[in-house]
Amino acid sequence: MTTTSPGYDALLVLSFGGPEEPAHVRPFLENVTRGRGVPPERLDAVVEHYMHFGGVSPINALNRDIIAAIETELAAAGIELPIYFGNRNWHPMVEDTVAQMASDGVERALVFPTSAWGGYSGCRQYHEDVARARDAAGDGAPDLVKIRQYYDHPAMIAAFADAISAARESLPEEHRQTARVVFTAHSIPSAADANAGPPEDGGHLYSRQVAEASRLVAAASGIDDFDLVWQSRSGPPQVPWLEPDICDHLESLSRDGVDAVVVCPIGFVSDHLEVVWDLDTEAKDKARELNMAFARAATPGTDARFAQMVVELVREHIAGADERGRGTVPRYGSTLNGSRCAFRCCEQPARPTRAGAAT
Ligand SMILES: CC1=C(CCC(=O)O)c2cc3nc(cc4[nH]c(cc5[nH]c(cc1n2)c(C)c5CCC(=O)O)c(CCC(=O)O)c4C)C(CCC(=O)O)=C3C
Ligand SMILES: [Fe+2]
Repeated sequence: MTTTSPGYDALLVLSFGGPEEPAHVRPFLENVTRGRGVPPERLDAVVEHYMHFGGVSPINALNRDIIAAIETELAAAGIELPIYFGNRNWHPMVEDTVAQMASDGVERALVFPTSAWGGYSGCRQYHEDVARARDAAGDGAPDLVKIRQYYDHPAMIAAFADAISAARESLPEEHRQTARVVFTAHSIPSAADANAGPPEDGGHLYSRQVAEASRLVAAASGIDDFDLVWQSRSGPPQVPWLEPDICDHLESLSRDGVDAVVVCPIGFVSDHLEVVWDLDTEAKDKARELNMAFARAATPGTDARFAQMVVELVREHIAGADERGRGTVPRYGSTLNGSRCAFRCCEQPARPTRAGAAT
């Protein structure tokens, strides 16, 4: 599956995108949710979340920091590879970036996606972005080889484990030993999770990779008891998504007598809006209401090991370096020009309309 031929002349960092001023919030959200059956009430609520931060998502700035760190690590490794930045949902749009790459004479580039995961939202949709951007660029579009899923990369696992220790240290002394570790990732519709990955693997690739990453981080932190929960659910209420939700889970932990938590956002590479709002605001408020001590572990994007991981992933392609990772769940995601990982990989289930009928 992995392409090992050398001869790449650029690296494209491909991400989700986010608004950088209040006037961008609505149009950004319309891009994200086009054709996805997200109810208008949910969109109005999400607009408010962005407005709490002045209409600015931290995600683009964080990605620019990640790019600067990758540039440093590439230089240290003696690899000459200019970096381009493009997004699915907001400027710089990947279509514009790939057109720029073509006019700069880039013929073949690697693509680093800011999602570590398999599944439609975490993998296949990034393949679709690659294909759409190449189509838009027309003749002369570069060949684009996407980097694989990296959910279990030891550098990222180590960064998360250290972040849990640091978060634990930030708690009042009496809670440091006993705080319950709770991993959290973005919820997705249960039907999308059932279809995640190649069908012959039995599906559920996303939730299996998230569970495996949590297990690896817990093992690296010397923890044998932890929970995995989900956050930021969207879509119509009658559609099942992965559960439990983090705030419901804090309530049930409280009923069981837990009075301190360390929350680790295992599903996210950086502190974008779903971390700073759904965790640092909503979940933290819930914990306060329950009289529970709360600490949130840092995301790995700003850790130097994250950029070192990207260089290792690049070296898999330009130098035939071995894949590192101790996860037992398979990794896919490296294909040419947006082709799928496998036949019928991550098929999208029919989306319910707001009237409740499937389309
Ligand atoms: C698995 C997954 C990841 C992790 C993988 C990856 O990183 O790619 C992720 C990341 C992100 N999700 C983000 C933002 C949003 N996600 C939404 C909606 C949705 N996410 C979904 C899944 C995921 N999302 C799904 C199944 C939907 C329902 C609509 C649909 O079927 O597509 C909506 C619409 C409003 C709402 O309903 O919340 C917004 C605004 C941001 C940027 C935050 C910022 O601006 O800082 C980031 C990094
Ligand atoms: Fe999302």
